[in-house]
Amino acid sequence: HSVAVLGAPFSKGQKKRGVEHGPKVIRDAGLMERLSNFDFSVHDFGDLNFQHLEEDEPYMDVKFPRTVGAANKKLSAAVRNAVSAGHTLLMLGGDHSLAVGSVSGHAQHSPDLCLIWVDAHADINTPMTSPSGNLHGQPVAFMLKELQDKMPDIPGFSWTKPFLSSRDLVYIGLRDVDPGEYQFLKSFGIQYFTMRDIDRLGIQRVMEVTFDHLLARKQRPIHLSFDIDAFDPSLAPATGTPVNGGLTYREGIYIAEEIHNTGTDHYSYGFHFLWSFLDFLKVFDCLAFESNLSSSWCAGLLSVMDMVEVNPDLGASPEAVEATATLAVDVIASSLGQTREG
Ligand SMILES: N[C@](CCCC[B-](O)(O)O)(CCN1CCC(O)CC1)C(=O)O
Ligand SMILES: [Mn+2]
Ligand SMILES: [Mn+2]
Ligand SMILES: [Mn+2]
Repeated sequence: HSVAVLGAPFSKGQKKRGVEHGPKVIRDAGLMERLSNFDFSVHDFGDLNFQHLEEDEPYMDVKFPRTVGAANKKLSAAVRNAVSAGHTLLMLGGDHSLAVGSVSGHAQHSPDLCLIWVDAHADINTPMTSPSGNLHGQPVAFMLKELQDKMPDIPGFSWTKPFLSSRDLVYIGLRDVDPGEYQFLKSFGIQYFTMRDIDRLGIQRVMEVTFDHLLARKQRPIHLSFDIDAFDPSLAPATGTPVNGGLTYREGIYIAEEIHNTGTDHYSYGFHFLWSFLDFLKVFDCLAFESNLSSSWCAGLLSVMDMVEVNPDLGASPEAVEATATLAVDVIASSLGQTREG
């Protein structure tokens, strides 16, 4: 398989300047070099150019709706084309409002996709529930069919159409959820794991339940939307909405490794008894059978990954920016097959 990298230097989903430089600092942290170590081909599609619209008055207190809508319409076409060309797509943000275009574009090619949202925040506010009016806190609301009747017609978003069912979404890392968002999570029965859930269950169990929830009935493409602020701010300081008590380095890397192992890593499909029996057989050196099985299933189910909210203007020092960008590269590499065991 091949990986395409697409930069989306965009910041109008929120108010802090600098996140539009996210693609550059992630690249400067050695992304392409790190990706060249894999056996897949890598295509750099460069950065999208987003036009800045002069007249873009707030709508129902939503900031820059037309600019954000236009950017996401353009992004959705680019993502759809890259996925249709057979690439695993890596989208570099930019703020998280870009997920509207990224996931929509992916869904246009793969309507059966499932979405794993790794974030301190749920990003599921509507214009009515948003405390800030910032669209980077609202992308999921544009995707969910169940929220259709609660979404107004926002200028710039007439091209969008809800495509996702609540059951096809799992959140990991939540620790700053607004009241309106919490109501949606509960009323739609969305599967989510807060940082408290991770403390109680451990990250291995969280991933097992996530994959059983999303993949037990059938395998399908995964869209991983990774907000760098899911990590503890001590690890990812250069971001716009840091929240204490985030993912450790090891938890974040484990999430990425397990997503890479989908499609081959059978434990997550509810057939634990069968696979543990196969593991038992391994001791009789039936390893060949096992490895044939896994290699026949080729790479993971990951099809599109967003890496968003790295803001180099918000690091207290160049080292803080570098650490944040390098962490983003580490998560990307682990999602694409880098292992800790050599
Ligand atoms: N939920 C927030 C933050 C969105 C973050 C978007 B991102 O893509 O980074 O996940 C507001 C969160 N909260 C509101 C009350 C304040 O006291 C603290 C921040 C919002 O503005 O919608
Ligand atoms: Mn986010
Ligand atoms: Mn966030
Ligand atoms: Mn692999």
